[in-house]
Amino acid sequence: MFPKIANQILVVDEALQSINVIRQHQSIDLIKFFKFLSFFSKERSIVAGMVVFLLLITLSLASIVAWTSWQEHEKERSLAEATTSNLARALAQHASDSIQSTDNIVVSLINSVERTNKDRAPLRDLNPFLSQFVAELPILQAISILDEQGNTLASSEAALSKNINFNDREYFQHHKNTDDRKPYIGPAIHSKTTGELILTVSRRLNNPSGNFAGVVIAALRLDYFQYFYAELNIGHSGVIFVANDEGILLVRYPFVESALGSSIANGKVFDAYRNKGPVASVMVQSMIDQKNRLYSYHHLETYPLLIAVGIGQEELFSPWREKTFRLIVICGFLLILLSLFGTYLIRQINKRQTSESELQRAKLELESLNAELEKLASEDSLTGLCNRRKFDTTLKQEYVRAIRNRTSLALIMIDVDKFKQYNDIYGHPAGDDCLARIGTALKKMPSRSADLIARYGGEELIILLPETDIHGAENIAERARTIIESLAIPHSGNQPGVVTISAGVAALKPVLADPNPIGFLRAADEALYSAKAQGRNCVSR
Ligand SMILES: Nc1nc2c(ncn2[C@@H]2O[C@H](COP(=O)(O)OP(=O)(O)OP(=O)(O)O)[C@@H](O)[C@H]2O)c(=O)[nH]1
Repeated sequence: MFPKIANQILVVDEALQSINVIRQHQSIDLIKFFKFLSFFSKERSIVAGMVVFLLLITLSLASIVAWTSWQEHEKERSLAEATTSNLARALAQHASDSIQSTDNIVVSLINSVERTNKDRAPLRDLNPFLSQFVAELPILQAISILDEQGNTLASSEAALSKNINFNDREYFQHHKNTDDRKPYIGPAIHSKTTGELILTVSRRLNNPSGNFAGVVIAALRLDYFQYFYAELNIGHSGVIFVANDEGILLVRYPFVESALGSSIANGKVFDAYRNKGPVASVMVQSMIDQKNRLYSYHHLETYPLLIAVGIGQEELFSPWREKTFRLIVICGFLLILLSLFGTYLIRQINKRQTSESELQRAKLELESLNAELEKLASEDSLTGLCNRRKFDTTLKQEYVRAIRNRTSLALIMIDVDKFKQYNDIYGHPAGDDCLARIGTALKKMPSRSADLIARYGGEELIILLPETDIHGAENIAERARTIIESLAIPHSGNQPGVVTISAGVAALKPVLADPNPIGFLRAADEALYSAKAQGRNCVSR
């Protein structure tokens, strides 16, 4: 039992050594081959798919952020447009009402003076009434009636304006040189009596013949508008301005005195007014402080005035910027997480790919090792023929098959003649060599695929011939004998002078009643003995 196991271990060890040699030669090529294969492998395409997927997610997220952000931007803008536009409309109404209330007084004074004071004599009796108007209307700074020379006929501040001439005032020259009876709203000026900044609403006074007879002028407090506008929340960089149709700046909040009276007719707001009509919103740069603002303007229906409300662009979009920044940070964070996860997955796939390649390689190596082992386990190392174990297994299988198929099975038992003498004469290594040559020669002998030639033990060989009868077996045995004889291996101890073999042939159709091939083997062995007895170098049955 133990020697048998030791023998098997030796055989396996021998096989492993041979395979190691084969592996050393083959492993480099195998690695290259697997690397090449792995390039096209499923995992590689999964990794590529993953990278594309991550890129698509990144692009989609970026697009969503850009789109959402743009939508938010437009929403903020239209909300601001609506707010500033409403405010401009309300302020236009306020300005219109304020001017109309004073203009109504101016109109009634014109009517009254033209009807009752045809010689334009001083109207001192009117002074208290005019003062009362000023006292009752907070927007009014003063109200005066001037003659055609620019001197005061009556005034809410008669005492102050008594010796002052207003001939040089723009509104006075306007009415003096213009026939129409429309109201004139003049630019901001300093009052000659108090020095306050005022706006003027004035109308021409005619004598009965229709010639210029003077001016009725209402001075409006500029700070009335300033205070009113200061109450409104238009942000830190917001602006409200009022300009007349010539583009002359009348009021501006925040207050910039140097800007009052300047022309903004060439500015973008007036451009828009000329191109878009009396109500619109535009995002433009201010002519006064060069800041970008969203302006909504409204032109008064009853007076030649335009009111605009502007909100600073920076301030307007600052909540949007914060929101967008938050969105970008969140999406960026998500993308980083996604990339880390993706990288982790790709690494895992690569690891799996590497280990699968290793496994595949190990599997192939194992398969080739197993094939080698199987070959070694069934081969006789000296002759290269099948060994006894393989023969025994095959004999059993063929014996059963022959029973099942009711076919004939033949055996040729071969023994080298006078081999003891050969060893004695030429030495044991030469004997080994002789057996190896006999094995090689018999292996080359033409045969059917099912035939099996094995070393049965020592210098004994055996040939198993399925589906062969005794005549066929005899022929093959004879051919084997001839082949060995023709090798002409010198053997001085054998009578023909060369190495010869004797062969015993047996054939039968096995039956179920005798399932053991021992008798069959014995028959072949006996036939071999018979051949020996007949003088060797012959075939016997
Ligand atoms: N060199 C070598 N000799 C072997 C081997 N196996 C068996 N032998 C020898 O083969 C010889 C067989 O001798 P025998 O059985 O007496 O028969 P023989 O000398 O061939 O004489 P006959 O069979 O009667 O012709 C023995 O001396 C064995 O030692 C082997 O593997 N190598």
